[in-house]
Amino acid sequence: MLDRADLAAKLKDASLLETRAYINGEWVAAAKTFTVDNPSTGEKLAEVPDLTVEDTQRAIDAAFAAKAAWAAKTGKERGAILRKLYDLMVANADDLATILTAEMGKPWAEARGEVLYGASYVEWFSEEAKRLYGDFIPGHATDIRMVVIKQPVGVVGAITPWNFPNAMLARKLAPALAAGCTMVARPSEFTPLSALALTVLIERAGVPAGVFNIVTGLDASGIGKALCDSPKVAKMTFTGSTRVGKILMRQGADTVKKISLELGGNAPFIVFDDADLDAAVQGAMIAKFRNNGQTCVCANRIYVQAGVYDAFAEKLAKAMGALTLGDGFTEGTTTGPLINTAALAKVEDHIADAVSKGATVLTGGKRSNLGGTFHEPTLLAGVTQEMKVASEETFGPLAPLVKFDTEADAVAFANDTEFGLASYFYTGDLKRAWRVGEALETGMVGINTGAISSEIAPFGGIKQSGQGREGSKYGCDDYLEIKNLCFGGIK
Ligand SMILES: NC(=O)c1ccc[n+]([C@@H]2O[C@H](COP(=O)([O-])OP(=O)(O)OC[C@H]3O[C@@H](n4cnc5c(N)ncnc54)[C@H](O)[C@@H]3O)[C@@H](O)[C@H]2O)c1
Ligand SMILES: O=C[C@H](O)CS(=O)(=O)O
Repeated sequence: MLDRADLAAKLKDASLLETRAYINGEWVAAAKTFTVDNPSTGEKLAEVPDLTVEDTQRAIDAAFAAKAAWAAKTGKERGAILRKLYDLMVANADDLATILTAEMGKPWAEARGEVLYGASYVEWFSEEAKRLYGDFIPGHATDIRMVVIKQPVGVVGAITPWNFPNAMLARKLAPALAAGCTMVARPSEFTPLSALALTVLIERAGVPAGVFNIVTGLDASGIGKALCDSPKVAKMTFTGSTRVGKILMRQGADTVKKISLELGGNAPFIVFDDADLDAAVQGAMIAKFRNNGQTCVCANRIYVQAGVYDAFAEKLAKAMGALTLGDGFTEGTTTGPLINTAALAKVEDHIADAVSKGATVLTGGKRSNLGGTFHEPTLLAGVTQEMKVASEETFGPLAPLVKFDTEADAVAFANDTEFGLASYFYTGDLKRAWRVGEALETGMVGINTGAISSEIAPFGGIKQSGQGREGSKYGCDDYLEIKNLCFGGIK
């Protein structure tokens, strides 16, 4: 069992279990709080400030006041502070992982992997901070010279989800601060402790007061609207559902807010009959069951060509048998609980809908005997495009198999969705790899791999999976304005 005292006792540095918000360089408590629970046990972990719209405005004012001095630092100076943050994240990875597992439920090793993944973005942008290059344009007249410079957009509002509570925030604050922006961040109410622990390290790294602010609160829509409405906030960056992303887009219109959106997914995973089936099964296990199926790039639909359908289904069912449900702190656990009862209900709804329309359960199919929000990893056969699981993001441990005949059918099925974040396919044919890679309507494509995410690569989607890219050499672009300086009279 794990409550707050148990959690603190697990930490090497108990001061990382911070339960206050952070505004203008000050830790902020509040009379009104909300509870953070351990999804594995249902136990209360902490009480965190339930801050208000007025508190959010204070944070916005602090970020606005701090932006000029932060932007005036050189990229090298900002990069050095981000590098210190990276070093602190790595040095405290065990504790950050423990806090993450406690509030989100993922197995500890996976949580530590997330912390190092988040840290990799901080490391990457500590380096990119020195490379915010512009251009020189030879004039269109003999006395004209032009220089294109890049300047930080200013104050950024950031809202993040619960499934990667460390990495999704790190993936935003790193490019924003590298570019010279300041930030007001609001983490998910389900997992604020990871963000607050990261904020402790942000303060220790020497980020000046006001540059990074974190507001915790249950009033997600009120805090979000305050950020969208404020003329002092130049840009929003959001990671979460497409539903909420659309709300923020609408709210930002009145101030023509720039907005980066990392939204929902519905990834197709295609296995052609010329694939290495063992590699495809390994890839499917990663793409489907990482974080218990609770990632935006999870394989949501698995399309298998008719000639290898039965063999692949048998191999995948066998591989799924190795998954071990349990508390994230228990040795050998590969799969934790779902984040809450609503997530559990969605998995059950998708299974029931598919079975009612003719699908069959090959393995799993019901809640785990562990109780709570644990669900058996489930494999369905005989799935069709008419079932909910083909068009809605399940966000859980459900692998639905759809049989297809031709490459054209597979591409048409895969693209038959308003989402466009990630897709995957396995083939041994190089020409097919190019044809299908170019035909799939997603921002990212895994070809003979189920693991596509890295700080060196642009992460993001098309269609209703979002806009903008995080990570990579493109990652600061969304936090910069391009300005042309046109010099006349140059003789
Ligand atoms: N594309 C990506 O990089 C990416 C990464 C992680 C998760 N996701 C997506 O996020 C979803 C799961 O995360 P979730 O359940 O936290 O999503 P969510 O959209 O319900 O919540 C995301 C964040 O928005 C806040 N929020 C909710 N309503 C709001 C409102 N009206 N105004 C402002 N903020 C509001 C929440 O409190 C949370 O902090 C899935 O759809 C998943 O695909 C996408
Ligand atoms: O689900 C959210 C993350 O973006 C998934 S990943 O770890 O970046 O692939």
